[in-house]
Amino acid sequence: MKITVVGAGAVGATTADNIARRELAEEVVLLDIKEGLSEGKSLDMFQTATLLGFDTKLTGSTNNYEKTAGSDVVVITSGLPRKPGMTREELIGTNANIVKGVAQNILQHSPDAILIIVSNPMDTMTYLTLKSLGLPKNRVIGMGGILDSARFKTYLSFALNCPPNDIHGTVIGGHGDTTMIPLTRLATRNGVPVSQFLDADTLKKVAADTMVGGATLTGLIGTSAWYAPGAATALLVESIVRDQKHIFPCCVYLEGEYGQSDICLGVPVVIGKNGWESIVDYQLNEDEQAAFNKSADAVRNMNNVLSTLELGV
Ligand SMILES: NC(=O)C1=CN([C@@H]2O[C@H](COP(=O)(O)OP(=O)(O)OC[C@H]3O[C@@H](n4cnc5c(N)ncnc54)[C@H](O)[C@@H]3O)[C@@H](O)[C@H]2O)C=CC1
Ligand SMILES: O=C([O-])CC(=O)C(=O)O
Repeated sequence: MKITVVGAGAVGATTADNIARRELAEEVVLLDIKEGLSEGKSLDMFQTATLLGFDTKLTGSTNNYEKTAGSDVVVITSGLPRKPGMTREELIGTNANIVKGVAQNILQHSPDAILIIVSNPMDTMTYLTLKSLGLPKNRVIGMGGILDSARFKTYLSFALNCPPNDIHGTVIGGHGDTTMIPLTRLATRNGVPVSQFLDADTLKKVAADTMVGGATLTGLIGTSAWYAPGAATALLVESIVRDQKHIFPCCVYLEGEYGQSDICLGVPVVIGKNGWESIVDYQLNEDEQAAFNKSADAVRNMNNVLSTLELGV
């Protein structure tokens, strides 16, 4: 198994690190346009192999896509992160060109790869990748919902004063401050609905904190987060390369599912060796479906911006 991570910045390097530590592949290639960055970070990470006990080979590449040839899975994290006060959507002008160019280069050398899109605004970058490359829909997956769900579970664990791993919870919809939908109705603490422990106001606050989870961290750190984004991306990679069939909320192309078409948006999907393999119907209630439709409207508006950027989409 060979995995490439494009973008050796905070998220890309953390993703590669997690993949190597868990030996999800024989080789991880880290590629960046900044001279020496990926070579340096790969070497640094590989020097932890004997300390941490893994054998995955790490290779750096300054924009040489030949080194990525034959990758089974490719993670795209290249592009600008936001600064405090910005939305993810403001990154579209710069990141759309980067993501499209990177994805084209990748496909030339790894025509059968499954692509995971992380760069923001992620829902629109996933749509752009799918539409501009014309790949089978199951091979293009946007990562956002796994991270948002991890944050949801973290905030629920704070409110419940219980271990986060006792909690199940899912966030669907867009990966944006106003487009995420934390599904509080379906969240449980060891199988018991969280509403049996928490009042409606507390649950509302948990959902609101989750939605701005990325913005909160950006405000604290000065740039956006990487530990949880890298861990979430590696978990997605693991379910593909080990064919685990986990159900994860991921951004995928909808053709009528959840009442939406011609859009990439976060829904629960089964993830295995073929990429996303099927969409799971959570049977949303009226309010949840209304929120999903609103989220889709906002993401569609962002997708429409692509046509003004002369990207051929
Ligand atoms: N979907 C999600 O859940 C998350 C998405 N993100 C997004 O991921 C992206 C990366 O974030 P960070 O790693 O924090 O940023 P960063 O600035 O640390 O790293 C980005 C890297 O991309 C590289 N790059 C730029 N253009 C490139 C090109 N054409 N080819 C190869 N490499 C190129 C840069 O040189 C830089 O090293 C941002 O767009 C951020 O908003 C971040 C966290 C979570
Ligand atoms: O907040 C950001 O801009 C980066 C991101 O997508 C996240 O951490 O959720």
